[in-house]
Amino acid sequence: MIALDGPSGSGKSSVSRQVASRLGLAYLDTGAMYRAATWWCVRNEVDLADQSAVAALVAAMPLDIGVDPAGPTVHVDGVDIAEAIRDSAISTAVSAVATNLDVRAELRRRQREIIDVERTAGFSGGSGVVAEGRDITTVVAPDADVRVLLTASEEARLARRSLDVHGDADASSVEATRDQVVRRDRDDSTVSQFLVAADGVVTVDSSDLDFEQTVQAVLEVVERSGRH
Ligand SMILES: Nc1ncnc2c1ncn2[C@@H]1O[C@H](COP(=O)(O)OP(=O)(O)O)[C@@H](O)[C@H]1O
Ligand SMILES: Nc1ccn([C@H]2C[C@H](O)[C@@H](COP(=O)(O)OP(=O)(O)O)O2)c(=O)n1
Repeated sequence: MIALDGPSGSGKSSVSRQVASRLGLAYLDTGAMYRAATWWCVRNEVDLADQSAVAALVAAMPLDIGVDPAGPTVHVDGVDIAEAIRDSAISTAVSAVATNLDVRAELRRRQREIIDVERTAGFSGGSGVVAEGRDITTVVAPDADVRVLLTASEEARLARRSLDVHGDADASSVEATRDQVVRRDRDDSTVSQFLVAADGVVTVDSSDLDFEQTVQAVLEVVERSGRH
């Protein structure tokens, strides 16, 4: 099992998905689970500041997450929400849900369940999974075979996110993206440690690498570990 954490825009999702594809492993996007929980709370019109109401709703959330890297899926209550959870309204609100400690306990439990299934009898014949997020290397799966912290400078992360959301990295687009990257990381880092690598976690800095070079750098870490 490969665990990968990092801040927003470091390339976690795109790189993990590609690494999973190349190694024939499942791909678990744990951020999509926090986003799905946020979508579910918004849909049920719960006040996100009401910690116990949010926790109760998430405990009963009928979430189904598909882990094929060729086409990961997210359904809640039978509704395909893969696109809806990327809306900027969800990106802005998600930290309020992700900093709820009861929500974290519930999603952590579900993430471990999925990882265990994929380790033994997964979609790819049970060869394993690449799981990415903010606390996978430290809390969800500190026993992973390979643990990577993917980082990049704030400048690089803002430019990538701006390109994703606005189609360019002009000064005004970068400013419009700042809340979704910098403020969110600051809020998220109150409950998870993903800015500095924990003991035994290998840091890959992608600031000066392109996408393919970053994928290669992670594959090299996996190769050096001799465990996949
Ligand atoms: N060196 C790089 N490594 C990873 N992603 C990169 C790189 N350069 C540009 N990108 C792009 O930046 C975006 C990173 O987004 P994503 O993978 O969603 O990051 P995260 O999951 O960490 O927020 C993607 O559109 C990706 O193609
Ligand atoms: N293991 C995780 C994964 C995500 N989160 C939180 C932190 C983020 O603000 C949201 C959404 O995560 P996601 O990885 O989709 O965020 P990015 O926009 O890719 O940076 O969920 C978390 O607290 N723990």
